[in-house]
Amino acid sequence: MAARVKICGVTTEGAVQAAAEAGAAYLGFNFFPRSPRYAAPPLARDLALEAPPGIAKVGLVVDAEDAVLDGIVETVPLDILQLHGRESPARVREVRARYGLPVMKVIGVAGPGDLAAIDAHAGVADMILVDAKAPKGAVLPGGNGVAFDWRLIAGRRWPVPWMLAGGLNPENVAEAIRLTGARQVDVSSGVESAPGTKDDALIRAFVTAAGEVRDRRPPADVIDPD
Ligand SMILES: O=C(O)c1ccccc1N[C@@H]1O[C@H](COP(=O)(O)O)[C@@H](O)[C@H]1O
Repeated sequence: MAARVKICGVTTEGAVQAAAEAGAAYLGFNFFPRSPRYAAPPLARDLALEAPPGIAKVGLVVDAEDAVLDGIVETVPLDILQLHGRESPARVREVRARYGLPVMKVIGVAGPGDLAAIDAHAGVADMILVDAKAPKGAVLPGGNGVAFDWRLIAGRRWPVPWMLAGGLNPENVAEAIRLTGARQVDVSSGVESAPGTKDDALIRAFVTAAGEVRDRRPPADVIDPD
């Protein structure tokens, strides 16, 4: 089963090109200042303008206030906002209305009790990113290279497009897709040679393993950047 790929946390022109040439469907810009993948809005703007048409540009924020989001959205030509913090369904609604952009809400999963939050956001967000919950004491709320037990969502379906994330890499992504039925996958640290340093060969290997090259069609027109 093929899946579309999001390469998240790109900070260089080389990584943008590698992702595009490999056939990624989404590029993620990380606006969380404490991340080693942080891209300040002017840099993200330059990189977004380098990206070929057809790749959706996603802006990742964590519990960002309107003033911060205003600056990002005014500076960077984004297609989707990824809310990677503790944003409530009401906040998701607000962000969608304020910026007129599709919102992908991230839900961290560690056990069966975390799945209800997916249902709570599925009627509000345009897309759900099912990620591993950050381990206790982690500095980052995501990007920790940690996977959750994929069997928790095996066979689950939601009335909204969704993406799988958390500890994916070129070696395990095919198995993750097979087990969960994910049609979209997101990776950050699994295609890096060091925190924040994307590796072209790993990006290619990941996209190939996910079968992305064979299918770049979006699962719903809300996330089609064209
Ligand atoms: O990557 C980061 O530094 C990051 C910081 C803050 C929030 C989210 C972050 N990354 C996102 O986490 C998932 C999974 O990452 P990984 O593949 O396990 O490294 C992904 O969506 C990243 O975009």
